[in-house]
Amino acid sequence: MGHQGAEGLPPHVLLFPLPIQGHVNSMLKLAELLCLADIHVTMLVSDYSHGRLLKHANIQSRLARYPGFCFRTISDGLPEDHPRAGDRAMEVIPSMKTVTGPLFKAMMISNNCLASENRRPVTCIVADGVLGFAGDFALEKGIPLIYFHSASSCCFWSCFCLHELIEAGDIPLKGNGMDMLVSSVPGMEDFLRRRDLPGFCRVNDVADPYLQIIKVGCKQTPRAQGVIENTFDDLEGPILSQIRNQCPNLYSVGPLHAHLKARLAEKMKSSTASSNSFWEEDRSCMTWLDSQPSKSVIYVSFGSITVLTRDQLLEFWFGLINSGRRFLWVMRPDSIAGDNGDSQIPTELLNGTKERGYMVSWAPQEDVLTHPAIGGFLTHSGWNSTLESIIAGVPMICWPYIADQFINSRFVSEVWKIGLDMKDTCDRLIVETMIRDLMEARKDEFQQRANQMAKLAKQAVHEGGSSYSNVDRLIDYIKSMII
Ligand SMILES: O=c1ccn([C@@H]2O[C@H](COP(=O)(O)OP(=O)(O)O[C@H]3O[C@H](CO)[C@@H](O)[C@H](O)[C@H]3O)[C@@H](O)[C@H]2O)c(=O)[nH]1
Ligand SMILES: C[C@H]1CC[C@@H]2C(C(=O)O)=CO[C@@H](O)[C@@H]21
Repeated sequence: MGHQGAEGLPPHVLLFPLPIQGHVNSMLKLAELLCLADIHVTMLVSDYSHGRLLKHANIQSRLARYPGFCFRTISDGLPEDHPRAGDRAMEVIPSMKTVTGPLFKAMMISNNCLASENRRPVTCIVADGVLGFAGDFALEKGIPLIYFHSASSCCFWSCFCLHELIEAGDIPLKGNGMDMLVSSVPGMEDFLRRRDLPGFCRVNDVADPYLQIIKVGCKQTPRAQGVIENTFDDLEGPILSQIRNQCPNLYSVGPLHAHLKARLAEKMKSSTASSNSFWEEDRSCMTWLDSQPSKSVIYVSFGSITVLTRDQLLEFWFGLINSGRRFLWVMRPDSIAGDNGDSQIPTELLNGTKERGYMVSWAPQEDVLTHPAIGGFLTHSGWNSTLESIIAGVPMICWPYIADQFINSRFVSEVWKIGLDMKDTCDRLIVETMIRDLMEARKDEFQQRANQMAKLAKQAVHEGGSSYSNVDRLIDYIKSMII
């Protein structure tokens, strides 16, 4: 794998995310942080996600400011017209394993580990935690391996304990005893119920292929030389301590989006970190927000994967209208199951929306959440959305849909106490009541705790903060690999 004349060249890191919005998004922020430290970065994304980034995120010209950055693309193995959302979102995982895995290996071998005239062969692979084949390749070739977790550390840690959860009989979850506490995830014994376990556990059979992939993948994590978590010590400290017992070389560097902004402001005297959206952002909602009173609007978004049934859509919509609050709602074009565009919407909903609401198909979410008019966030509890809400000091109502979202929402409501958890219900009266609680009745208590957590998040990503020093440590570690 040697490369003639590599002396003097910087380290070369290959970043390889699972090709879905919430993973590519955060790994791109990490890519920029490494580029700011003059490390060469190759970001390997699927053809599909690359196409979306080129079309909607102005990615080419934005990343041109980093001479050490380049994209490489690879197939995710799914057909172009695959929905990549809803209950089919997870299909990308086996598809990556069977199709992308061999392509990846062939690409690395035939290209001398991506060496070129002015780039070393890859000196370190930072792979998404679910891409076990990338880890296999790194180990086989003796390339240092670091795993990256784009979801919460509490999710990773509970998945690390899947074997013990199965032994204890908590999985498979069959819908019975959902409110029983689980005792085999160290550090969570007092508050984690079966219903709060990650969505992968909601299966009838322990042989479920997705459960198995996550279980095996997580248990393999200690084979890597390091692990990066998009979180911060004041948020998930006790869980990070548990993980550190298994993976001592741990880097908690989040919230990455805010971290990048802070470093850009410091280094370039500008904080213009743009989004990495797979959809076209509709910025007209910012003008609408400008004309709304302070903390009067609830922002509603369920991320990039959630698909609602028509019944669920109506329950949320009635709940919002009946709460009497103003709202900004992101409704992705592909987010309603079986929607053929000609479904009738009750007049009271249309009128209420005209009076107090605004809808877009994709929003500049980071900017929305920091807008002074926003007072609450009705969210699916995706980890990026959770972190973006936390650092903006916005209390949440959580309606988890898949994966880590079920445990994230428990931490929001029971550990950090910065919101309410609506999991496993979808009823207009509950939506209305929770909005009234969050935005009126219990507003001050939630806002106070959210402000406190936001302060800690900001401290973490500025000089002297834990995430800031962990990125410095990570950079030193990556640089030490070529000495
Ligand atoms: O109108 C919108 C809606 C979302 N976003 C952004 O899209 C991202 C969405 O990410 P996330 O909140 O994490 O949700 P998902 O897209 O659902 O992300 C997937 O990946 C996450 C990270 O692993 C997991 O936590 C989720 O459960 C998983 O569904 C965030 O950065 C948002 O700011 C926008 O920019 N505009
Ligand atoms: C859609 C999900 C597939 C696995 C991912 C995950 C993980 O633990 O890696 C957690 O939640 C989701 O981001 C992903």
